[in-house]
Amino acid sequence: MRCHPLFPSFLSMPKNEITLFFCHSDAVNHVSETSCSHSRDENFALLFRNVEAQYAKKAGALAFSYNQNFIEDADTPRGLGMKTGDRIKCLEILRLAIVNPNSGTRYFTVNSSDLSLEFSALFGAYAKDVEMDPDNLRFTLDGIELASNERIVETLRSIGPSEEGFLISAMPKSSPQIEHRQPTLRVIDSLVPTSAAEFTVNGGTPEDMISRFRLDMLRADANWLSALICSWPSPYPKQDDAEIMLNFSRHFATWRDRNAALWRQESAETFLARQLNTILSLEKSYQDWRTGSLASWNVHHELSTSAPQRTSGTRNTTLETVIRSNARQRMLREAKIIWMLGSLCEAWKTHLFSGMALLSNGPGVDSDLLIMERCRAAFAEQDGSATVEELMALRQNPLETGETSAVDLTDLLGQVAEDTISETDVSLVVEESPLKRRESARLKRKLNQLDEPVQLLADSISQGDNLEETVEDPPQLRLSARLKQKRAKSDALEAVVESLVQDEETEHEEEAEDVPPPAIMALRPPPLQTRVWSLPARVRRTRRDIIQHEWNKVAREAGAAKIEFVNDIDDEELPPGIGILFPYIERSFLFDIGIPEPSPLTGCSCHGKKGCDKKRGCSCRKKLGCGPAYTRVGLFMFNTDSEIIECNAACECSSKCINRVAQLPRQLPVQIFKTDKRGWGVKIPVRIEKGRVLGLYTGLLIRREEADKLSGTRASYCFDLDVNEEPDKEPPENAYSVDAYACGNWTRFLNHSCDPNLKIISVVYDSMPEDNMPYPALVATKNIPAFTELTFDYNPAHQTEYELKKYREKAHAKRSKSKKMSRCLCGASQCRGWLSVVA
Ligand SMILES: C[S@@+](CC[C@H](N)C(=O)[O-])C[C@H]1O[C@@H](n2cnc3c(N)ncnc32)[C@H](O)[C@@H]1O
Repeated sequence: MRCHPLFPSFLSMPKNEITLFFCHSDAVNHVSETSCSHSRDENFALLFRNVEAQYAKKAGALAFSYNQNFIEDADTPRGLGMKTGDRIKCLEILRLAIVNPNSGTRYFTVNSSDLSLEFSALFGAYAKDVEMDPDNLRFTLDGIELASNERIVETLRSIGPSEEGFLISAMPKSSPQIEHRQPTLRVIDSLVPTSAAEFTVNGGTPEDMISRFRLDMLRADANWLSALICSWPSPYPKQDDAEIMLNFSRHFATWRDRNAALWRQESAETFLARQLNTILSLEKSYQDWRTGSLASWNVHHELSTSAPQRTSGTRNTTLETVIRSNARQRMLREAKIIWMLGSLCEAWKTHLFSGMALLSNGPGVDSDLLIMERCRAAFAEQDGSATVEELMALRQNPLETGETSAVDLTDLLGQVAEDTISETDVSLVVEESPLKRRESARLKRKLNQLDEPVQLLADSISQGDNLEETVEDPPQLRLSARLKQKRAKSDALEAVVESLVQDEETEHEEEAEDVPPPAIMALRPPPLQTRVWSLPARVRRTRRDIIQHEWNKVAREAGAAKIEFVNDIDDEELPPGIGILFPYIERSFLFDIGIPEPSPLTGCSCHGKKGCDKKRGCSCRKKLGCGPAYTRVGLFMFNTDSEIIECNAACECSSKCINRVAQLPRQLPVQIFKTDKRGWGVKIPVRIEKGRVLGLYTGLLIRREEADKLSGTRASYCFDLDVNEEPDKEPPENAYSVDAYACGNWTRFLNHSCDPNLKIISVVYDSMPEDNMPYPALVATKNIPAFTELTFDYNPAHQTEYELKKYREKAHAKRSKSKKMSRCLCGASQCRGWLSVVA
């Protein structure tokens, strides 16, 4: 294992003492010998954070304490004269989390000075905590099974560094291990059950059934849906619905983040195969589970309704009635899960059939949002009044019920799906097979509205709607006669049959007409359905082309200039997390569930040519409290730090009013380019004048309390709208943040610099200032040559030493916040060394 040169032998060193060398090096970034000898608190704090981060990378986390020659409190070493060669004591703490989808997560810390500590102690503590027998559990870390007689510290150090600590998964010994590796079709194939007998869930108690169902899910591959199901807490502990929702979203987000990288590595055909297989398996499993569950529910229902009822004031509640009533509650909860699973299956089928899966990196964050919405809506709507049977009925016959019970994913995704289909002229051709596909009436309607090429898709997939039908044989792969007819008719649709592996050399028109190309044949697992992608001849669009096209379409509609992805560094096509499921929003917010509508606007009544040009007359200007914020040519004058109140839709002034700048469409084209060390960044291919407003930081508007819960990568895309907040006061109740992780625009790629060329100003024009929903607008603080990377200071408050010190103290007090610091690689001569993602 490589160690930082500053601490060459730490990891092999049993003693917890290190010699500190003050030097200007990477490890003690910008803490020089001279500055340290001043013994100022902030120097030490910075030094230790630097050192801590270095260690955190190697060994989980590290807390320091000085030896007795120094001071006890590590973070406030006032008046000390530390010098080169001094020794400090350090304490390495290994952080561990044991995750069991059925029993939640437990956190442990291990003091690494105890080298003899064995995993048995840890497993014992975990098992006791979750009331399980450790002998029935298998513990794995990074796919490696941990033996209980292995030593913890030694093993963890040998397994490698972890910035976040170590995540151990605990699984029942009987369940197969989920492989965290690139799946091959062969692997998927072998995981797909071949006979209905493999999914036997009839009979048994509800608990038996759900545990078997979970097992089936695991067998059906480590797909996100199985994780989703497994992430539901076990019904045994008493939990309220809000708690379940919280757990669900946390598990799901964690799981999705962990797997996003894996999905990105998958080739399109593997991804598609994986998804199709899983959907088929899940559907089968779902049908069996549903049938069994309904039967079991009926039994319970009869029993519980025939049982003596609890009468208030009397003590005739028997243990039996309590058990029955609990069983009923559990069944209701499980029914909700099933209901959602069914909906998710349908949503996924829609993705797949419309070709979006081929383009996406995975379920995608907007899917998450929709899932969250659906789940919240489901819980809100049921309100304890729906019975299991009613829930089941909703799923049983969507044609009759119209699926009115919750937000319809298909509907919400429909717009995107439609665009994708029409843009790429996808023709999906599936022969009518023994497989009776269940598709929602909504999907059918949506597809029926589509153009002729897509009509083929609708025709081919909307056969049968009987929920009671079970999946039988896999569909056969071959082109339909309809496609042949269509091809014969139309030169324009003389499409190249794109094999899923896109192997141009092996494509032969003849072969493609009758059988899939050899590459597909070799890779294809039997249960897969055929899809043939027809693109105009000789047009081969990359994922980057497609996303760029989609984004430009949205930008164009908003009147904004072009967006381009450029990568001269490596072969990464697109920034991580960006796919067809990432909604590009040029200049507005998406509102999280529960965020109130902005108040109705009031406007000025300026008329005439000059209108709001006059300082006095304009009521919007009055609110601004200073002179005009912009010059006549729309450049920001840097004359205020307050919110800028622009004229709005309720104003009587013209759209050319001088007090309307940030609200205008972006005029300059942007390039999202790959930087050498800081991921993707932004530049503009033309010179920018000082004061030019370049665009708005957009994304999902979430409550501050939600934003504070975010961590890791996700937090780094979150921007606090805190213009009205007092620095040291708690944020007001209606404090919001913009989360640009799931959706947003080009500004989400702006990197931080300690010497930035942009700054953020807050602008209001479609909400009232008291709504606290200003738009963060990016303004050039200097003249910027063309093709210069655009940056802003993520933490402008830290620009003064005083503010930085205050921040550090606050960060120390709030450990959770201090975790959100990372090394700054801006390269500015006055670089502060650290970058906080809490903007
Ligand atoms: C809002 S994103 C900026 C876009 C990002 N580079 C990307 O590829 O998506 C913020 C993240 O970019 C990286 N980043 C931005 N500025 C940086 C800097 N000066 N030094 C190091 N990393 C930086 C960090 O990973 C940070 O969490």
